[in-house]
Amino acid sequence: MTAIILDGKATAAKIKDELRVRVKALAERGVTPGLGTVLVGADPGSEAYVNGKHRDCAEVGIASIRRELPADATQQQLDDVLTELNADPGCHGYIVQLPLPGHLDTQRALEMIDPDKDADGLHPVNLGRLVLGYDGPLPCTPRGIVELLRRYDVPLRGANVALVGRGNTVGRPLGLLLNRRSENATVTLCHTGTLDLAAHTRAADIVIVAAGVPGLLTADMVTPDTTVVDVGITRVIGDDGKGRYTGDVDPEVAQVAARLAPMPGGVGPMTRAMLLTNVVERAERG
Ligand SMILES: Nc1nc2c(c(=O)[nH]1)N[C@@H](CN(C=O)c1ccc(C(=O)N[C@@H](CCC(=O)O)C(=O)O)cc1)CN2
Repeated sequence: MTAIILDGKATAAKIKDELRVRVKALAERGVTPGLGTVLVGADPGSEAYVNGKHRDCAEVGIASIRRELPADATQQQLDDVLTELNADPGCHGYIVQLPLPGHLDTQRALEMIDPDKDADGLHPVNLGRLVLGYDGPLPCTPRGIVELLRRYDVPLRGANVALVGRGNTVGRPLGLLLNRRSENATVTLCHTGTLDLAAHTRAADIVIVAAGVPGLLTADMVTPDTTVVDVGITRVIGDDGKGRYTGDVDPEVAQVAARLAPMPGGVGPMTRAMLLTNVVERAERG
């Protein structure tokens, strides 16, 4: 058996079509949503991701606001850019591209973002809102995963989910999203201290792997009923000496599992689509 592919690229394209309609409706009210990005340094991966975000904006009619600082920028220079974007009425939401160079304080930068302009949903106030069940921008990757499962009619209500990874950007917030009343899944949050990971993944209806460990989930750890979501994205050097990105799910899993959101083409495009969604929603709220 070969798993049905949960196609994040095609789903993100549909979401962008829907956003285009909402952006047109905003234009009739004289509002153009604006997304800001802050990039520090010239890491080629980060530059490519930021370029992708601005291409996405152009596709749906969102205005792009780009701020770039050199790799040796001071914390004060970064603070000044964040202060400026917080005050800019044309900027409905913005992100600081991560990772920042090592000499800069990431936590401080994320906390300087106005929580109402936090397009990534990673500000402590917004993560706190998620814990308490209040409205606020949701973190893009967790939101994208729930949206992808929903659009493929993968049942969440009553489902047992094994979530592998307890990071602040994916694992922890995703666990909170999945066990909200509206989703009503039962989540087991697995991590490096979990004793028998395979026992948890084999017992689950849905396995979501966000551990950053290439090939962590192997074919013997799933059943023909399992839905698998690969959130891993790790840069590795291949036998040819060239760098490439790899996920946390071994390719053989696709021969056993019922459904698979692969890397590439699964969660990544959905993350980008949810960033646009957060900005449009913020502009709609006025
Ligand atoms: N402020 C943020 N920084 C970073 C985030 C983030 O969400 N907010 N996530 C990553 C980088 N990232 C977006 O910024 C991102 C990474 C990968 C993809 C993606 O679509 N990947 C492709 C595969 C990779 C490829 O072929 O290039 C896929 O999964 O199909 C989107 C966004 C770190 N920093």
